[in-house]
Amino acid sequence: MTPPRIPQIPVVVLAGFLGSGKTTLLNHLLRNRAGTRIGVIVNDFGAIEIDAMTVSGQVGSTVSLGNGCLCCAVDASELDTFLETLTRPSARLDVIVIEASGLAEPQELVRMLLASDNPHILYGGLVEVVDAAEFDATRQRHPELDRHLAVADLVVLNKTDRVGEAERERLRAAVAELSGPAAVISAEHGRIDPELLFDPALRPDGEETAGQLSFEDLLRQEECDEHEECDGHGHADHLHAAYESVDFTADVPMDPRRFMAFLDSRPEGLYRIKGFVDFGAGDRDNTYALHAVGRFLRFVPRPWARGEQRLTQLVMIGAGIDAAALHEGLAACRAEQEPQPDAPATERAMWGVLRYVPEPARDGDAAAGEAEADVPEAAAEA
Ligand SMILES: Nc1nc2c(ncn2[C@@H]2O[C@H](COP(=O)(O)OP(=O)(O)OP(=O)(O)O)[C@@H](O)[C@H]2O)c(=O)[nH]1
Repeated sequence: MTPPRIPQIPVVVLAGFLGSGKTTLLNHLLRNRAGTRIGVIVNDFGAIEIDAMTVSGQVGSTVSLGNGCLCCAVDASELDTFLETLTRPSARLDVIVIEASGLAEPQELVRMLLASDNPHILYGGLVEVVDAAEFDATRQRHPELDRHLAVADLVVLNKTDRVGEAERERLRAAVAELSGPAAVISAEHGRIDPELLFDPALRPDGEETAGQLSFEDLLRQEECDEHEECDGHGHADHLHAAYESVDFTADVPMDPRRFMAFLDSRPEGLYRIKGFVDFGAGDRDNTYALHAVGRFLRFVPRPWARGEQRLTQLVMIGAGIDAAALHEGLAACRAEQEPQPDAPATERAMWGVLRYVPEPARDGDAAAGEAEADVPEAAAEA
């Protein structure tokens, strides 16, 4: 098969009721982006700390920040236009964050993104920010909070500095129950690890070296964080404490059927999976980049480079995940040493994977089926 060549930019939706801390979290991301160029779509610039970042240009309602980030103030009707502007290769953005306040319900926004015919965007997850101190009161005033939590991929229980330890635990449990399989992390002043939302930028042109982390660096960095003895990565302030990350490497191909069964039954709290999968006889020509956020799943094949070592490398990030069980589950996905002699059976086994491969060139019917596959279960039910 021909892999798609169009680069796709993850679009993260940031939602939460009035005053929950969305803008604070956004400012934190803009300050701790480690070279990643972020496009931000907000309703108004007011609270974004643009002053602290030197504005290098403003055209209409778009502000370009000196640090390579772009900021747009839009209303819902303009969203598509701005997404188009922000996803132009010339903008060279790595991730787009949309602050959902004032727009339609977050699930509407998620639907719009999933249904968008902009081939440059990739849904990057719905993050719901919750004010810990106001949780019960907000729920009473806005019963729809339950629905928002049910479709979220990541819930940030913010302002935990304003509640005691016991109350924090009670809230975590209450939020976790409402948000089902989404990961719940606690935060103060929106200080979450940016890697929960986007990968560090990989810039081929030597620009912004601070952001140039290779996959190996990423694995190494996570090891450092576990041992807390390496610094210099800008991750010193215990951001990782709220979740764990587990890595997996195999030099034996993954059996596509077993691997998909593993993904289908991925445990609650496993918020992100990223990496590359070798499906061996399932597709000898390509390695498959895997991107999972919450219940959203996508594979993007790319041809193996000449002489490239054929490996499966995955990083899994979540809250309360069982590393040993994940390793065991993945180890059981290894294909038999001998390639299956039955070619049609091997091809059929790949169908489950190909369902999650974006194919802009696909014909109408098939594309509709693919759009369905993209919809996270909870959003589809909502
Ligand atoms: N104590 C405490 N205050 C916080 C925390 N996070 C944000 N705040 C404060 O809460 C207020 C609201 O935060 P914002 O980030 O503006 O919230 P928002 O969700 O963007 O608000 P709207 O745009 O009005 O919906 C601000 O005064 C923040 O400084 C936190 O973790 N702890």
